[in-house]
Amino acid sequence: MSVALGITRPPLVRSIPIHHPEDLIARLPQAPPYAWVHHQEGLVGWGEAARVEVPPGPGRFDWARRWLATAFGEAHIDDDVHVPGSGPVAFGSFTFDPDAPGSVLVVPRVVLGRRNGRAWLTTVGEAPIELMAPPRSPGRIVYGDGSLTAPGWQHAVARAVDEIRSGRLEKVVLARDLVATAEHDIDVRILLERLAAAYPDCYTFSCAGLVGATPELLVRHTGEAIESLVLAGTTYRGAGPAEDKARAAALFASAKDRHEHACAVASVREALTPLCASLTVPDEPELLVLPNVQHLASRVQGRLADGASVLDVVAAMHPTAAVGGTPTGVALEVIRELEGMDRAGYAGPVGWIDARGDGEWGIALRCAYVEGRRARLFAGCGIMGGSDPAAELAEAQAKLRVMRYALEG
Ligand SMILES: C=C(O[C@H]1C=CC=C(C(=O)O)[C@@H]1O)C(=O)O
Repeated sequence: MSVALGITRPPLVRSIPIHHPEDLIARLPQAPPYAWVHHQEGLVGWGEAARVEVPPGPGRFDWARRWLATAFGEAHIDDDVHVPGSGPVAFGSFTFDPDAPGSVLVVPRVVLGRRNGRAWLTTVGEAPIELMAPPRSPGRIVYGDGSLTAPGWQHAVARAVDEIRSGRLEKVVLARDLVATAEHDIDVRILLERLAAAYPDCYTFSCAGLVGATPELLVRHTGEAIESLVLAGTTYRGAGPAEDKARAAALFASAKDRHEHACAVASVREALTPLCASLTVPDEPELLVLPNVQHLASRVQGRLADGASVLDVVAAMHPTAAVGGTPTGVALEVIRELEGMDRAGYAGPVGWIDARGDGEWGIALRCAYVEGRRARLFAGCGIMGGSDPAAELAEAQAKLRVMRYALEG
């Protein structure tokens, strides 16, 4: 299940301070990349010291925690840096649906990190020699429907609206996929470069073929402090500042969007309350302005009551109503009935964890699975009783623009 290639046992993990790498992503060699980058800081990694497929099922986060305890516990750690993300780290991506296969944890052989202006290099065993060939553009991109056509997806949205109006549930998030085929093999590094440059406020990530730039921080865990940025409720960017402002005002005034946002915040509050000694949830959302859309956003902060790791917090939170719905169990049934696709890692937790239990995990949004010349793009929308299928389709298209830009430049 777990492989460790060319590493002597027990592995020696060494973290040393280094001069600033100007740009973390530009330092990635030609190897499947691991990345978590926000405003030029974060972690990038390559090579695989250990990798495991997490078995599906309700106990998957516990299983992952035990695997990590063994993987980190057997290492000799020589860490001269002592910050969250130094020492051994694992990158991970969990599927949205607990019963779907495809969740994975990877301990890269090399990690470059940068936090608050300090930079470091972590190696597991001897660092492999890697090719530094620059990435090349994937060339022309052709798009095709994924599991549902655009009219088919609008029909699914209309059925979800009926279910909500019938009282079966309050909110459900429905997603669709789009398939892109490129002229040449897609080098993930070029997508990461474009995403990090165009969406610096988002978390640019890459883990086991899942690549994207998500604005939604599921949880950042630093010692006892945790933080989450809850997003739900969306409008477009205007043609200029005046239109931007008008659209934002309409978003704040929209009962449908406020209700959609409140469901997401309530789900996070409910998940975090049992874990926290203190928790601050704002009464009113703020506005998050991105290059393609604007969101209602709530920054939730807390202090953990006892030594829960970031993965314990992820386990308690997933799936929030920003990607599932309210109530969660019924929303998951409706998603399975109406979407007609496997979300795989889309809308699942993606991020990293270190040996202290610190880490940062996002909800994998504005992302795609990339393999060879093919990419499968995803986007979803919160559906409420007042949703208009055509407007939801337009919102999903706006969200898809992130990965279309990453592919097309
Ligand atoms: C499900 C997605 O976005 C979520 C996050 C922010 C706003 C959302 C919305 O307004 O529908 C969604 O809840 C997606 O981007 O695929």
